[in-house]
Amino acid sequence: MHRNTAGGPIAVGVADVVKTYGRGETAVRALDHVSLDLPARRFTAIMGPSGSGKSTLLHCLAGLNTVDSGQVRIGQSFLNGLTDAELTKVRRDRIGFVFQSFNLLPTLSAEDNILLGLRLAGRAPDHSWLDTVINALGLRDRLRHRPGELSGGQQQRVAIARALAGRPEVVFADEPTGSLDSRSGAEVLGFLRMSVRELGQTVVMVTHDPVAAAHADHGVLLADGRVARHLPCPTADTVLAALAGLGA
Ligand SMILES: Nc1ncnc2c1ncn2[C@@H]1O[C@H](COP(=O)(O)OP(=O)(O)OP(=O)(O)O)[C@@H](O)[C@H]1O
Repeated sequence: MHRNTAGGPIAVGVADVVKTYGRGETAVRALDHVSLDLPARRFTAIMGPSGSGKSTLLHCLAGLNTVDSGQVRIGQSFLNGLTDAELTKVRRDRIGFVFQSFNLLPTLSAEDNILLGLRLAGRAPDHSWLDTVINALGLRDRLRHRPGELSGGQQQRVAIARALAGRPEVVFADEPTGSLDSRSGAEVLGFLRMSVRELGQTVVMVTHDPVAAAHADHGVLLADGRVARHLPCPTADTVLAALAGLGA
């Protein structure tokens, strides 16, 4: 397995990636020769001012966006040159997503939402893993409820369970606390961190919120489409100071 400089395995990485939106005078270079390896079994927070390229980076890492140049890899697989069908398979089988707006199907129970991805992929659920995830997220007595009967924090916990159901190589979370009050947000971040520490998962989260970033093991600060800084063991204060240092 490929290893990073600290000796640990790499979950996802980009090498010299450039991503531009539009053409000519209106072109925006969202990622400007970004190189980054993110470690497996760690919780990484990607931060930076608005427009610094956080979502673009997440989407490129997850194979949702193509890049102009450079390489993107998940584990040992390079995404460049994969067909759409191959990319779909990578996203379906190896990646989990958690979104700001939960993205649960309102007519399905929590349990059916959790199992939906596996069912669509034709994969048999690993019942012992699912039990572990459902218990760890405290969802056992909520499985029959529909999303509309759950609080925002509970809905996001269902979304995390759905993301973890297939035991993916990496879970990408895009502003997972953006729609939650601070208490539910802290709870959701605690569950993401637990999935890393206790279940051995890998989480890569984009956030605006220094308090949210403080739950991560490692922070990556983007500015103007480039990696500006790495923040090991970020705290809200070190993140705020680093953002202030960018003039954000
Ligand atoms: N589909 C698009 N078409 C044109 N420009 C885009 C598109 N998506 C993003 N951009 C531009 O690319 C740059 C990076 O955007 P991106 O959304 O990745 O930043 P961000 O750090 O996630 O921002 P925010 O924190 O505001 O969500 C910005 O200048 C943005 O306006």
